Amino acid sequence: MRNKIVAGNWKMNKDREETEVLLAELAAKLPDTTAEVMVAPTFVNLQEAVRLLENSTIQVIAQNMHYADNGAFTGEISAPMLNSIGIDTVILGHSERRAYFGETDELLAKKVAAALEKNMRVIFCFGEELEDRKSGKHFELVESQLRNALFNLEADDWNRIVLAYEPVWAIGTGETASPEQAQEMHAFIRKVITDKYNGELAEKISILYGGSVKPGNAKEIFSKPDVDGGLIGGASLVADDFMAIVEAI
Ligand SMILES: O=C(CO)COP(=O)(O)O
Repeated sequence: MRNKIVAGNWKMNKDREETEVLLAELAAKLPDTTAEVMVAPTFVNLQEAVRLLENSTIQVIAQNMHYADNGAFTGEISAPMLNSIGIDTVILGHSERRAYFGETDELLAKKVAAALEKNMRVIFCFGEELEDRKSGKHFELVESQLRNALFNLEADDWNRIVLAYEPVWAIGTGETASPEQAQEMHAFIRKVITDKYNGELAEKISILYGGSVKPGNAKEIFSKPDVDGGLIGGASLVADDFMAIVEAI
C-alpha cells in the first residue's frame, strides 16, 4: 500500500501571526485520517510551526533548500539547517522555482542528492507547460524531467522520494487537469519508472497531483488509482478547504 499524502505548499504567504492562526485551526480541525498531512510555511516561520505542531500529526516541511551544507550563498538555507530544527522533508523542483529562479534539472539533481544524503525525504515536483501539452510533447517532457533529475538515483534512494506531478497550466489558474488527464500521466510516470528500475519499485512510489485542487474536485481526482494524494497551493491557505481536501483522501 502506498502512502497517501496531502501537502499544503503555502508559497510566499502568511506572516508570523497569520501562520500561528492557520496552524492552530489546522491542528484543531484535522480529521481522523491514515494519510500523511503536511504543511510548508515560509522559512521564517518554520521553527515556530514545528513548535506549534509538536503535539499534532501534521508534519512541517520546507519549500526549498540549497545543495551545499553551508557557505557563501547569500539568502539560502541548507539541509543541515532544516534538520537542526526538526524538518526532514523538502519540496524540490517546484515550477515556480524553475520559472522564476532558474532552477534546472541539473541543479535539481544536485539538490535531490544533497537532501537524500542528509536523510531527508524529497517531494519532487515536475510537469509540463501548456505549450508542451498543446504540441503533444507533455509525456516526453515529463520523462526528461524525471530522467535528468532522478534517474541517477539508486533503487534504495527512492524510499525517500515522493513525486508531485504539477502541470504548470493548472497551477493557480483554477484550471485543473481532468481526473482522466491526471490518471493518464500518473500511470505514464509509473511506467517510466518501471522501465528504468522495476515495477515493484514503481508501485511503491506515492505520486501526488498538484494544480488547482479544491474541496470540490479533490475526491474525484484522488479516486484515480495512480493518484496518491495532492500538493495543494491556494486551498491550503484556508483551514476548512484544506481539511475538506484531507477528508477527500
Ligand atoms: O503549485 C501548487 C502546489 O505546489 C498548486 O497550486 P494551486 O493549488 O494554487 O493551483
